[in-house]
Amino acid sequence: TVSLQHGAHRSGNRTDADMERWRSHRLGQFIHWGLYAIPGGEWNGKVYNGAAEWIRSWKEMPHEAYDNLYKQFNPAGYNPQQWARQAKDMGARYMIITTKHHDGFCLWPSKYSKYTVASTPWKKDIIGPMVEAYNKEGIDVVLYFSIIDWNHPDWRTSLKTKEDTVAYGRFKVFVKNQLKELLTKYPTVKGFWFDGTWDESWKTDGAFSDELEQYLQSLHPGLIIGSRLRADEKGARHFDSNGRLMGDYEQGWERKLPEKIEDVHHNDWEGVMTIPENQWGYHARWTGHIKTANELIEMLARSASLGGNFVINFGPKADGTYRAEEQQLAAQIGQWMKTNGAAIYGGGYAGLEKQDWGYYIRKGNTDTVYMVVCNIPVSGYLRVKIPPQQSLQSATGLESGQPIPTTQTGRNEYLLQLENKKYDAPVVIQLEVKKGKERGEFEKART
Ligand SMILES: COc1ccc([C@H]2[C@H](O)[C@H](O)[C@H](C)N2C)cc1
Repeated sequence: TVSLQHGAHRSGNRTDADMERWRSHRLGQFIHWGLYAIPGGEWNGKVYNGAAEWIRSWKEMPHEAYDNLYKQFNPAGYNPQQWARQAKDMGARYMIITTKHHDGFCLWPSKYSKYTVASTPWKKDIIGPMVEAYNKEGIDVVLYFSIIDWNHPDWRTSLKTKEDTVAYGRFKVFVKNQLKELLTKYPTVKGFWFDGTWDESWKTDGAFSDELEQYLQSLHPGLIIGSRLRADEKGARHFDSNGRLMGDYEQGWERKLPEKIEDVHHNDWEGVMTIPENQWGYHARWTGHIKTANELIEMLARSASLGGNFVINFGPKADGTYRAEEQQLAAQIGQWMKTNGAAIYGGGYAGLEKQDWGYYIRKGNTDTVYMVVCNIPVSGYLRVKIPPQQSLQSATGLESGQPIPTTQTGRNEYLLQLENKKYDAPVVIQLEVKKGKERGEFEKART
């Protein structure tokens, strides 16, 4: 190992109440909302093929045109109570909101910048009412904050000259001031979701990002900050130069999910997912594959089965309303969560051998293990293998409440028989798996 001043300061998962709460959420909602929703991926009759929130970087979008969009920001349909209600109905336990994306536009009236909602026809704070509405629905809020700030004259992607270094020094003070301002104005928030930390300017100042993280924790003990904020003094990100995770959870899973527990090394982690292939902000024309509720539910089950949170992204329109596809998906997912949420909330890695039919999720440290069956076998039989020294005590349909016909086919192997019917969503079975030699009821039948 190399000796590091600004690498990971802790190994192993946090076990404090704030982290336990975050870990139990399992399902979150991401909201990307800002000036980019006004063009919505189109400009001058041309369609931008990139991610809508990056339209400012498109050669067909003059910077001056983008930077004046704030004069049109006036979301008459913005109703944070409605947004919070929809998130509640979806079953989201936390929400991540873009306070400032790479364009530098602030959805709160920051006193450190002119480029905020205060300068728009809307004038009012967007973030405050949103945090209040979500908290009222019992949903925690995490603030997304981009370090990259295309609007700020002192931001630099790299430091080539003395002037760059002096300017970027001012920029880091600005960043620290804005983050303190956000924690002061919105003290109920539970964490920061940092983005835009891949620039040389940031990567080469591991000391600053380390001090910043400690500063924020001192202002707001228990704050949850993922691995995307920091770099160590050698420029390593997410994992320091000794391969140890920096931050409270692995935050690298963006539009992709781990396959097996080794991929996440039993760390806390979070996957963030777009509904289309790659759009975070509102894009008027979604192209490519739009994920269905069942696909998103399977991703959620996979995430919980590997001890991670799954966050589904929404991109509200410029007027503050949601597109129909997003409203429908939120309702469909919520429908499933109403019946099956017990298998997801507070769930984690079960330690059973993965089978083709789907995912095991253990409820905390209990004997309760849920099966989320996503691949219904033509045979109707679900194979369950229990670790040695453990035994299957019962198998019950979560929705039906009925016992699942089960036969033991080996020392620690069972076949569960699914009812022969059409399933139009993943089906959940609740297992009670006992540790120790105690023989389960199925074994008695056998001898
Ligand atoms: C260069 O590739 C990128 C850079 C930033 C992103 C941003 C998206 O705009 C969105 O905010 C996502 C969470 N973030 C990683 C995505 C891809």
